[in-house]
Formats: sequence, structure tokens, C-alpha cells
Amino acid sequence: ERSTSSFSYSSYHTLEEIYSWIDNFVTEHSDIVSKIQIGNSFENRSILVLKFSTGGSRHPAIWIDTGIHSREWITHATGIWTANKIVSDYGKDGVLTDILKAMDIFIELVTNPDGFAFTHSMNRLWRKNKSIRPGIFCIGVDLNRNWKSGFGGNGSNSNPCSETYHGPSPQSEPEVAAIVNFITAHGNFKALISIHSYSQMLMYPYGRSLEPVSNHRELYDLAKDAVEALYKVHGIEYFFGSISTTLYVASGITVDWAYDSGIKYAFSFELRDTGRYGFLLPATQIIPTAQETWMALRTIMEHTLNH
Ligand SMILES: CS(=N)(=N)C[C@@H](Cc1ccccc1)C(=O)O
Ligand SMILES: [Zn+2]
Repeated sequence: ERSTSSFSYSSYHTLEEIYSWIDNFVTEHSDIVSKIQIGNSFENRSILVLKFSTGGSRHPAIWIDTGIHSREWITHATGIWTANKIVSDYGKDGVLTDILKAMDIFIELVTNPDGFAFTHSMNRLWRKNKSIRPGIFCIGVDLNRNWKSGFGGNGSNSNPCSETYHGPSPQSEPEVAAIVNFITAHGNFKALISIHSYSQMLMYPYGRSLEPVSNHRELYDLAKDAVEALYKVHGIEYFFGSISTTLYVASGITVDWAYDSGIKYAFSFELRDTGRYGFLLPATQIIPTAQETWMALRTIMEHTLNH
């Protein structure tokens, strides 16, 4: 493909199609978008991040990741649509324009490239990455259990054959280490949003315990505003609250690490649906899902800008 104009935002795509789209997208919007390789996956695929910036050296930044669980295809598709929405609405939507005048947005579209390739080639329901280690007879680590904060705690599993296997040590997985190194080196991230599917929930830390975070009232109110903005688009209802109280206890997760690293606006989405199609959400729902999710993301980013 030579341009993004032939790319279908209402279809699911392979890793190669997405990486090709990224190159075309950056070329076509080089005034505001750039591509950063933050590392390589276990199977040595490039780990790519899109940077949206209107200048400045180290603007306060917002992180969004999709596809950390490879079978959650609606999340990559939503991320791609969102990237295009940002460049389309910059200069037109006053709130977004204000956000980008003052802050940078980083989007990692394929956070688990090895797993994602595997969902296209061999196993559509693969979740983990594809790491292998001597003497261990099952493949892959759950990248949403490999983070340092609460590592190895309840709601993660030490059995390598488990879908929630936390790995041999915190940040043992290159896909997690790459993000930790990038965000830590940057040092000025104000918000992190890690996007999963499915369940229709918007959640904030902690996952590892029932203990409320210091700004839990602020996060509750912001989550409430965000899900209301989401509901107004297509009438889709989300639950919201802390991970441990809304869903279940989970340890070693992205948003707990972000929060403990000083990123006080840390959220995790569970996109559509509530189980009718689950991970196999029909492509006809990609754009409606992305449209409603955008309104929630925009609400969170606006709050981050103003606080
Ligand atoms: C269906 S699922 N795997 N996306 C559910 C996902 C819930 C979660 C999201 C964010 C933080 C903690 C926990 C998980 O277990 O990792
Ligand atoms: Zn997930």
C-alpha cells in the first residue's frame, strides 16, 4: 500500500498491514507524527510507538497502548482509528488542539507483536507473548502480569502454562522492558491508558489490592465523566471503578506500575462487548467502538491537561 487512503479502518489487519500503515501515516502527517522504535520483541520484531507532537522538547505526555493481549483485536483497530482521528481533528476540535499544543501523545498500537502475528497464523485466541526459556515447556508470559508493581502477587500465576503466567521476574519480557525504559527515560508522563477487551469497563489502580489509591475520588469522578461521554455516542454502558473492586485482584499489571511510578492518571479500558462475541467482535463494530472510546479518551486527556 502506498497511502493510507486505501486503508480500511473498518477491517481487522495483519501485523504487516499495520506496520505498513504506520509508515504511510507518518509520511503523510510528518508535521505532527513521528515513529519511534522503543525496542524489539522476543522474536525480534520492531516495537513501534507513534508520537504526536506540536513541538517542544519534553512536553508533559500521555501514553496509550493497545494490543498487549494479542487476541484483543478490537484494541489495535481502535488505536489505529484513534491515531487517524487525532490528525483529522487537530486544528478543528478545540479541546484536542489545546491538548496537543501543550502535551505530547504516544500510542503503541501493537504492544505484543509476536502474539499478534501468532493470532493471525496459528491461534486466534493467543493472549501472551511468545517467549521461551530453557527447561520451561509452555510458551509465553502474560504481559499484563510482568510489571514490577506487585509482581508475583495474587491474581497472577507462577505456572508457565497459565494464561496469567507472570514470567520469571519483573520486566523479564522485552515488550514490557521497552515501555518501562522509554517512559522512565522520558520522565514526564502524566497519564497512561492501557486498552484491553472485552467487558465494557473503565478501571483505575490498584489491581493488586483492595486498598484505594490516594486520588481515588478524582479517578472515580473522571472515570464517571468518561463513561458518560462514551455512553452519549452509541448508548453503550460501561462499569467503572478500581480494578480490584470492579473486576478482580490482578498483580504485576501495567497501570499499577504506572501509578507507582508517579503517573497519577492511569486507566485501563475493557472495550466491547460483554461476551456475545467476546474477542471475536465483528469488524462492523470497529468504528462504532472507536468513536465512543475516543470520547472517553478525550475526556481523560482533557482532565490531564487541566490538572
Ligand atoms: C479479558 S482481559 N485479559 N483483557 C482482562 C484483564 C483485566 C485487567 C485489565 C487491566 C488491569 C488488570 C486486569 C486481565 O486480566 O489482564
Ligand atoms: Zn487483556
